[in-house]
Amino acid sequence: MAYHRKKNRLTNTKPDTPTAVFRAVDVTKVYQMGEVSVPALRGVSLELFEGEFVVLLGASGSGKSTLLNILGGLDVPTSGTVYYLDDDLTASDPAVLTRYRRDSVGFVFQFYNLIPSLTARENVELITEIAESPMRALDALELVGLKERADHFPAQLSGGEQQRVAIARAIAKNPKVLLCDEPTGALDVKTGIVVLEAISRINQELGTTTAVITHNAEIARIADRVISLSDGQIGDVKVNETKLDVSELAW
Ligand SMILES: Nc1ncnc2c1ncn2[C@@H]1O[C@H](COP(=O)(O)OP(=O)(O)OP(=O)(O)O)[C@@H](O)[C@H]1O
Repeated sequence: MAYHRKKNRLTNTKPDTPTAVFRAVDVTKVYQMGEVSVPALRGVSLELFEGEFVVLLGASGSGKSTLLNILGGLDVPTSGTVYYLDDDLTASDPAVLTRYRRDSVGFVFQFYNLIPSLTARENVELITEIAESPMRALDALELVGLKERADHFPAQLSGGEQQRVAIARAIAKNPKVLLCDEPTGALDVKTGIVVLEAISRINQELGTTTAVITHNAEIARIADRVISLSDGQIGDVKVNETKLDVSELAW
């Protein structure tokens, strides 16, 4: 598999069995809206492996955000089991889930959710102050190419730059996994590519297991694997034998 080969090229050693960072088994999610039941996931089983870059592809309403939120401990399934490494997230109490979200998961959303009255560096420091083994805020900003803008406020930054601050904030805690829900959804193509370059660099340089939600099939070409969701079920899982460099993307 592609993520395997990447590791091999770097270490020149025999392939070993990939570690599953996530294992979801027959996960369902039904939202109950009064009398109405809305099935969002209908028996999803998947594994995400250490260090890989996965794109979750699917039309609006196919269940992508619901799945990512469950993997990230923001939501719980109606039935089924989700393992993070050896831990059963679905059997964890709220305090354990809080610690899991705080220490192990970096989230990036479509809208950047920066605090307007804090500089880029201070927005990142909010996280480094509570994380267990963070990197320095300036180092996180450097990884996304914004070290020089550390003392600027969000209003002084473009949308793409604000999203890169949000990425720096997400990875400054040194999370094991980076979960991105439509990170380029609010951006034009050129800016979206710069944001994807930052995410891809983090995946490659830090080895952070990365999942990116999109409905844009072009973006799927930069992934190690593409998992397609349709109507709350996994349709197709494709390994990109030759994955595109982010700079080659156009849509
Ligand atoms: N909190 C909620 N309450 C009720 N229904 C919900 C809730 N969240 C999601 N749904 C429903 O679950 C289904 C899956 O939604 P979800 O947001 O996971 O899809 P998605 O693929 O991420 O869509 P999009 O690309 O539009 O964000 C949809 O029918 C949606 O209306």
